[in-house]
Amino acid sequence: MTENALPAVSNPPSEHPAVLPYDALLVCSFGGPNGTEDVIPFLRNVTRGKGIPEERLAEVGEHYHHFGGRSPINEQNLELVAALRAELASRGVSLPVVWGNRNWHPYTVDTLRDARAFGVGRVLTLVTSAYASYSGSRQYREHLAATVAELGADAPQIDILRPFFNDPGFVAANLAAIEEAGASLEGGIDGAHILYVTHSIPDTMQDASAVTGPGYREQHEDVRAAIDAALGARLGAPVASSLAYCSRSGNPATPWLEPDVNDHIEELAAAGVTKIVIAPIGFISDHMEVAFDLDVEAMETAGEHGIAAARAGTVGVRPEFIGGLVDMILERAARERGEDAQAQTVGDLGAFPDVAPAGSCRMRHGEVTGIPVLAGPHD
Ligand SMILES: CC1=C(CCC(=O)O)c2cc3nc(cc4[nH]c(cc5[nH]c(cc1n2)c(C)c5CCC(=O)O)c(CCC(=O)O)c4C)C(CCC(=O)O)=C3C
Ligand SMILES: [Fe+2]
Repeated sequence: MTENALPAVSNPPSEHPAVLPYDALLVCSFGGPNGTEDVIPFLRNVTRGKGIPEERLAEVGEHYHHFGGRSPINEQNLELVAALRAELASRGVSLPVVWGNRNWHPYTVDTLRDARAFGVGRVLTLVTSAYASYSGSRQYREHLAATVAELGADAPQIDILRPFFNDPGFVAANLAAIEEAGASLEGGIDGAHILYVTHSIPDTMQDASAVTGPGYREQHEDVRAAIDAALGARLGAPVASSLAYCSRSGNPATPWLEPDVNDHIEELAAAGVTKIVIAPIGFISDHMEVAFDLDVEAMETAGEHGIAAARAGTVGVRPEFIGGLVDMILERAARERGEDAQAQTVGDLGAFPDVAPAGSCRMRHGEVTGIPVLAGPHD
């Protein structure tokens, strides 16, 4: 069994004034298989009740088997945890950082049970999705509510950091990664089309994400505009760019956000584009969607159409990103203490609220499932 290969980590709770009232930070992520025998049980966890066709499961299983049945996401989350600890420590802040997943070991429930045994009473949670939609936001809030219910009297009190897509550090880290990738192209970034990419979601999920605030697509468009403006200012000329989507699944008859990245690369080639930077702004690390759907498939599509392509790195543990997250943590803690701490953002949309509004980020607009959530009203 590989399930204990990456155990949850615990430290004694915090007593540092800068992070009070929090005792610990929970990094709550998606999870991924650690070996061949994990792949199918993991995929069953992810797709339970989702109506994903068997063929799609087999296909995605193959993507994992292509990498020895091991998703890169677990090591990446361990690196994220280590980087957050190092940044907190370098600022003289002591805040234990623990890690738990929604779909695979270490499960959030095990991590929190462990943390509670070490005396952790109140936890701030960083959900590893930058953008708000059902998949990146409410589904985690449902997961955390279910975890609290399972722990019963042993549950810590849990708060959740707002979506961080427009955090200055996240945007700066993406900008730096795009500039690096651009520099690797012949003739540099000059004249390159910036192809921003994110995970596709069903149109119904997009619509539901846009009910109480800017939707999933609009959040990405805001990041795109902010990066384009910064790049354009550096280059002294406007930047050509677009937003495309990868990794659609579900029933092929169900509409999802388009254009698909591969179709869009073909369109760009037909329009005469000869070099692109593929910028995966929708993902924080090079997990399976990036490693397969972009590095294998999209790069192949570009090659077939005579386009020179460089894939920008994900934000990973870039210092701008980690620094921005720690700023967000300290800012939230200060707000919880009743201090007047202003949320820092770039772009036009402003900070999302600390507590999600009623009805936000449902799977489908108007569908009230009655599934309990944390950090927001149940409906
Ligand atoms: C918006 C979004 C993010 C946010 C970006 C982020 O958080 O980073 C994200 C992240 C991830 N999604 C991941 C994996 C999967 N997602 C699936 C299915 C789905 N994703 C969806 C959306 C998203 N997904 C949706 C609407 C579905 C359809 C079913 C459903 O409504 O849930 C399936 C089932 C098979 C398939 O249908 O593809 C798998 C295996 C992994 C782990 C990767 C690894 O192991 O390295 C990560 C980080
Ligand atoms: Fe996904």
